[in-house]
Amino acid sequence: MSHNLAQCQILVRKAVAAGAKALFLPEACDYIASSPAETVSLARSTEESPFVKGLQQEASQAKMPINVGIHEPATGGKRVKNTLIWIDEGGMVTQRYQKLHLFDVEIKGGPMLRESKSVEPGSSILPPFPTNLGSMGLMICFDLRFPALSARIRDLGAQIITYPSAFTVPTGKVHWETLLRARAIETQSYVIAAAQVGAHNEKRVSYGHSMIVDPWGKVIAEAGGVEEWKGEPEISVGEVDLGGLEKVRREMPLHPRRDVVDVVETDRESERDA
Ligand SMILES: O=C(O)CNC(=O)[C@H](CS)NC(=O)CCC(=O)C(=O)O
Repeated sequence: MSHNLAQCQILVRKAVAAGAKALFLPEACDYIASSPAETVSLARSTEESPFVKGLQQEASQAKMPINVGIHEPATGGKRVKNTLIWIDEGGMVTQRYQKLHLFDVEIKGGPMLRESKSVEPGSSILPPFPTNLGSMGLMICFDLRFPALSARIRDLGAQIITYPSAFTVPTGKVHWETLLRARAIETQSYVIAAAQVGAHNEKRVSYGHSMIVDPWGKVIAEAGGVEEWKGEPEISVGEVDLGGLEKVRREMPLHPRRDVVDVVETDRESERDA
């Protein structure tokens, strides 16, 4: 955890040097363990986490909000919460979102992961909240695959949606950019997705390619991927232009129909009878 804090502190330095207004760090920045038991044993509450405390100090010194994915103990002590916290420019933890969708997959020759063994899923969307960049909606990693969620958070007023991640390499190669751009295009929002990159342990490697996508679906910033990663933490910088966002929303209004009947059973029956 102290190594991970040091890596994040390098990113804070780079963000400050770049004149960034906020810093978005990936999912699970405090640690990625090699077993469910280790995941649970390393979890600390934010009050007792040297990792979180360190970043709170950085945020208040730099007067720059930091968004970071961490683990927190779940009640009962048998599992953790995969959470995303917002540390404001005063160093206070002001928002917290608990990952709703857990990554339980068994792909032959690909990732075999059972996140639910060690993680307790959240049960609610965090309503978007105002920040110095705009109205912020927090989501995490695998949540990216559920467009109903991003549609809902957009509906609740989000202008920016975050997907801090630790994507696997095989799924990242084919799905990552497409999913991020789709969520940005559908919601006409900025998508900010900070991603872990490189090897965590002998079992896990992450895809990388942190991205910022604008509300038109253009990738406006991208960091390196696992292919070229040399071990140096990297930031990528992009500008949030809310005027541009409003223009996209005004020029192509997307009003979901709310009056549509889901399935008309009677029609099906009449088809069958015909
Ligand atoms: O394990 C931890 O401590 C932190 N959590 C993660 O890295 C999570 C669960 S294993 N990773 C993902 O959700 C990847 C999703 C993905 O790769 C996809 O949707 O294709």
